[in-house]
Amino acid sequence: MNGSKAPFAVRWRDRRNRILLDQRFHKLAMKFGIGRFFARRSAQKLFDLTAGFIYSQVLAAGIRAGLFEHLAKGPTSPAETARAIGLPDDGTRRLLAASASLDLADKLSDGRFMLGPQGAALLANPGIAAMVRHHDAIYADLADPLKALETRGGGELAKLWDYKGPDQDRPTGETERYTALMTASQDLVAAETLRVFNISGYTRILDIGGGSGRFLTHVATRNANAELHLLDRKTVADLAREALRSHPASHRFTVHGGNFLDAPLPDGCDLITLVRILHDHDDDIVLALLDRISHALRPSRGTLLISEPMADERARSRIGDAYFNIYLHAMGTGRPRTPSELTRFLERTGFSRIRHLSTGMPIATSALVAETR
Ligand SMILES: CC(C)=CCC/C(C)=C/CC/C(C)=C/C=C/C(C)=C/C=C/C=C(C)/C=C/C=C(C)/C=C/C=C(C)/C=C/CC(C)(C)O
Ligand SMILES: C[S@@+](CC[C@H](N)C(=O)[O-])C[C@H]1O[C@@H](n2cnc3c(N)ncnc32)[C@H](O)[C@@H]1O
Repeated sequence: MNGSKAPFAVRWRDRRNRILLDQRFHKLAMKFGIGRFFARRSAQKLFDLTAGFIYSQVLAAGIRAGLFEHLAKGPTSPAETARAIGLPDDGTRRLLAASASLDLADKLSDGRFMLGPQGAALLANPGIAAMVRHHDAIYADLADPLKALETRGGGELAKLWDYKGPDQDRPTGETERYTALMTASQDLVAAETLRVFNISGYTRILDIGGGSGRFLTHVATRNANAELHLLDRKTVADLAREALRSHPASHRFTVHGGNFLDAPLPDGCDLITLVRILHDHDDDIVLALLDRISHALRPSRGTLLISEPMADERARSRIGDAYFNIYLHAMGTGRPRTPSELTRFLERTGFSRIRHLSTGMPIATSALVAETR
């Protein structure tokens, strides 16, 4: 590298890497307390990347066996646990020790185990267990990671998200499965979105790709008067009608079935929401959809709210740049976008006053708001 011409940001990284690559530096660092501290930290981080797939499977095993619900009842011995979760003694002891090392369980001094802090967070957010269970599909797709990067879609995950199926309106087990998964994981997304975006003043709201309507039920509790419309594929719209029928505000919901690229959008809406929608689609579809929304909102000078996990401008978001980037590749459609990419798409389709609302939980979602001119 031509060090003198490179910008400072490149020069210092180059210098850092040369030091870190030098075995003599490693030996020197281990001679001092502070050096050992940083070396240990760096080794632990690299080890977590190396062993992460085993951690994930420990979590998956605990969820499938019902381990965390059992631990939540109070201190329990490995033998009691083995009986409760139906695994052999040895397997149970290993699962308990592994879970304790990952803070999913706590080991007491008398050898018994209790629920750990991460186990408690897991039980408090039931959507996470649903996500972990469905990881079977992507786990299979990533068994050969290079093959997964060479091909786009075509594996197990693409079968679940059958957006491109030959007959969009045919009921399939997959639409039911993915809608249940989205319903189970919606609460954290809705809580963060509606914490940073004040939805109370709108009168006619349309949630495009609204799934079973879970997001709109959260909207209903924060906005007592608005008419609430949902548009999704016909098969999903049927599931939404069923789910919303018994809701206390059922008279305020209207469900529309159809493809968001050609179905009529209800007119007169002052707010349209896209929750976990755009990242599922390639650029041509995103632009076509934003263009339709922009036209639909223009007469009432309406607002568009986009809520989904996003990529980071410097590729530092593990949920956007690692998880969803690879996930959506395996799924065969879409990609996570940065707020500035989405902003450019919004400007091209006639939106202005675009604002990025920072949520406290980017792993759940990020949000962008835009207005029609
Ligand atoms: C009590 C003492 C001693 C101290 C207290 C200290 C303190 C204040 C602690 C805080 C406790 C607390 C409130 C913890 C909260 C923890 C939370 C909220 C954890 C949340 C974790 C969320 C996770 C792990 C989310 C994972 C999400 C995933 C994997 C999402 C996957 C989504 C997919 C696959 C979506 C697919 C849709 C598609 C196709 C992309 O469109
Ligand atoms: C990832 S899910 C998100 C569901 C919901 N908004 C949520 O966050 O829980 C995407 C939704 O978009 C719907 N969808 C995908 N392509 C669509 C299309 N062309 N027309 C209408 N809906 C579509 C799917 O059926 C699904 O319900």
